[in-house]
Amino acid sequence: MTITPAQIQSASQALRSVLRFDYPADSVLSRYFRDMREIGARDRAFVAEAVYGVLRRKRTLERLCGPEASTRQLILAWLARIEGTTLRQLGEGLHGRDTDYFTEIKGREAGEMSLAETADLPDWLAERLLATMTPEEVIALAQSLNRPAPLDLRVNTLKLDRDALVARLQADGIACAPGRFSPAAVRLEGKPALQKHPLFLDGSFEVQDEGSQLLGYLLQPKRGEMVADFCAGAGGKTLLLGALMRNSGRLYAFDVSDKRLSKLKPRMARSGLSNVHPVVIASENDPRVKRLAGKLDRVLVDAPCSGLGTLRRNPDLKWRQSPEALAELTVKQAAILASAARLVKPGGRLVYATCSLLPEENEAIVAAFLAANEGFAPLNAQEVLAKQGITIECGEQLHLTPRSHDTDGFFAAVLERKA
Ligand SMILES: C[S@@+](CC[C@H](N)C(=O)[O-])C[C@H]1O[C@@H](n2cnc3c(N)ncnc32)[C@H](O)[C@@H]1O
Repeated sequence: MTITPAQIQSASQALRSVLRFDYPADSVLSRYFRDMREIGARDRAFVAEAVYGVLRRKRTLERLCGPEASTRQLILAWLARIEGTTLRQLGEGLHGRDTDYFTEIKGREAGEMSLAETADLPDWLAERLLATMTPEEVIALAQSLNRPAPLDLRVNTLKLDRDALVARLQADGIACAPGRFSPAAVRLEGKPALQKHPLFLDGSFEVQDEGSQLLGYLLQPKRGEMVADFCAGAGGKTLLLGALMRNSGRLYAFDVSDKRLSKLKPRMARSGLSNVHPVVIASENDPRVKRLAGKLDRVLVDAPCSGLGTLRRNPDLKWRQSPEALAELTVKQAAILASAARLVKPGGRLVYATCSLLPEENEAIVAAFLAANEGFAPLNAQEVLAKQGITIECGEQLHLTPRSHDTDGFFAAVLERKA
């Protein structure tokens, strides 16, 4: 494929906005494409790929290009060094200085790089990971987070079984296979656009990473139970919980964000679920939460977190997070877990989960909670899954990474309130 000067120009413009890091990269890109209606589909694909490509390998590229590099130079270096593009593929019409730069950067020596540079991570993040991992493990993990994520679906078992979904998609020429771990997962080959597929429109499936699905099986809600998804957001996990409950009982979907929760409503309508009750709360101490103290069978806390386990999809997060933001998050996580725990009735189950890879957001929060709450005891996550026929090596507390399981990075602890 030939790369045009216009594509390089657009990519470098879009990258300039993204690198301000004022907003998430996906929203900056959507806005850029909205403003630049004349850019065609192929050019958009190139721009998105180039921007995400530079975000993934920013430190390596900055090391090669130097601290003063322009976004145009970063794009050219990404093409030359990461994508292995040849001068011939660069097409005609590029300025001589672009082709000169491209040729020069292709042969430039990077010199000795630090571990954080090699892993394309900020120094502070590499240091945190090194507290519990070897340098080789940090690099391998970072590399796995730099590969684009596959596309997973979750079948809505209220409407269809998984084999039927696979067969129907395959009949439509969409290559896919059952997932490895989640009984509801279907993994696609490639990334077909599915928003207009009849089975999406009628709620037979949703897009959901396979690792995220496993959190629902850890909570394991049953028919007729009282359940809360404490940080429901747009309801990715709520919909799975509702289906596991066979659309019976009562499932509260709490969140402090009206905007996020409002995205759950059309998804609920498609899914056919009528047992979900979305409730916008002011904080984890909202009176509507307190009223349910000791009444719920199962509570999921999918806590707000650094999101570093989702770097395959959101590579900008590693540059947008900071130790200060992380310190604030851990205070919030502890407070949410403590409030959510009060809802669980004796014998009930509480799952604390994040899509973070950092022990301070994960094990440390759970350890502090257990130290302060003797009424709760941990259950073995791997055994909880095994009892449902899910065979996975994930540890007593669930740890998933793209490297170990080819899912997004997730942590979860399963806790039971003693009877
Ligand atoms: C990791 S996201 C949830 C994603 C969602 N469970 C899903 O599967 O799509 C964390 C959510 O926690 C919400 N949140 C932040 N502070 C909260 C609080 N104090 N109480 C409840 N939810 C909160 C955020 O608005 C955000 O939607």
